[in-house]
Amino acid sequence: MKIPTIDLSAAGKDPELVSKLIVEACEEYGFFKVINHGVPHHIIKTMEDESFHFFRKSLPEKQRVGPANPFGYGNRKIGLSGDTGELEYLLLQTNQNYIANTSLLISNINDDDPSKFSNTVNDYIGEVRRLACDILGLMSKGLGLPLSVFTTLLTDTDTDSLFRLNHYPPTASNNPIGFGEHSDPQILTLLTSNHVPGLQLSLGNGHWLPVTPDPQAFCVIIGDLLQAMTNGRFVSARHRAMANTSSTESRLSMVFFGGPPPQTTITCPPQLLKGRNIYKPFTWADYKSHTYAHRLGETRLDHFKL
Ligand SMILES: C=C1C[C@]23C[C@@]1(O)CC[C@H]2[C@@]12CC[C@H](O)[C@@](C)(C(=O)O1)[C@H]2[C@@H]3C(=O)O
Ligand SMILES: O=C(O)CCC(=O)C(=O)O
Ligand SMILES: [Fe+2]
Repeated sequence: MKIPTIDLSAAGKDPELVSKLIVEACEEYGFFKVINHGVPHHIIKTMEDESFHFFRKSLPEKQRVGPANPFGYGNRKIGLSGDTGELEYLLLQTNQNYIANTSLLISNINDDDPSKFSNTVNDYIGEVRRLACDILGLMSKGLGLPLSVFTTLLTDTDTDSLFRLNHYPPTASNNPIGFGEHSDPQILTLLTSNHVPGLQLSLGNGHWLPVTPDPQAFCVIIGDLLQAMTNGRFVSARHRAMANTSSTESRLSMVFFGGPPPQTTITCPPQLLKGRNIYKPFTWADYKSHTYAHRLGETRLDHFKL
């Protein structure tokens, strides 16, 4: 099987076709790649450089950001429920105040420009949020819904999106897992990585498909909320990242998780509902607390089944 790759530059000429291809990919795999996405290369490159700049710092310097509970700098411990993996990461909220404060903590008085990190993150997040909204618009179109049904989830003033920088250094550890199997809880994830492989997509029954790294592309991963909002028509893709044992170079992934305002009710819009609802309505705040109280590998959406 080959991961669907969708050329977004074709959406200008033939939006119907692109929407159809996106909907098919969401139904079959909950995962696809987009190319010609319009995010300028220099924005991605600068974000990558800043990330490596951060991860090269000494441990005490990185720890100045504060421990990841859940936001901050994490090393091997993932989340608050005992999961571990061969990586270090920065998990950030995406609001401007949080980014500005974090940037101050990251910069060293004599060394870094205190606004360099925040400018870079804000530029990057601005671009990927725009891309996420474009993709949600095409999904709505493909499903025959008004564009706003999905796009407002990420454009309201108090959206709850996250940004994660994952660094997988070369390791001789005998733990093969970098970031264990899971689905992302939010609406939609946009992931890009450098050229070092590691990401795998679950095909079920213990079969895994390695995702060939392509720094020019974004991987689009359907999250649990979109599975619930489409009444199971779209599937949230289970994925994992292997530890970086075969490369002498570090792997870096940069991951935007598009989440709606916490009080948003997650339910299938009536225009889309065929038959009965699989899930009871819940808010993103409800789902988030459920997620954070459970282990990475659990199928957390099942808890909200009717
Ligand atoms: C073990 C956990 C880490 C996680 C919160 C959770 O309790 C279960 C979901 C995990 C996940 C996966 C996708 C994203 O990387 C993430 C930020 C998210 O929203 O859900 C992480 C959480 C985390 O690292 O804190
Ligand atoms: O690093 C990767 O490729 C996967 C990371 C991931 O799945 C996540 O951060 O949720
Ligand atoms: Fe993920």
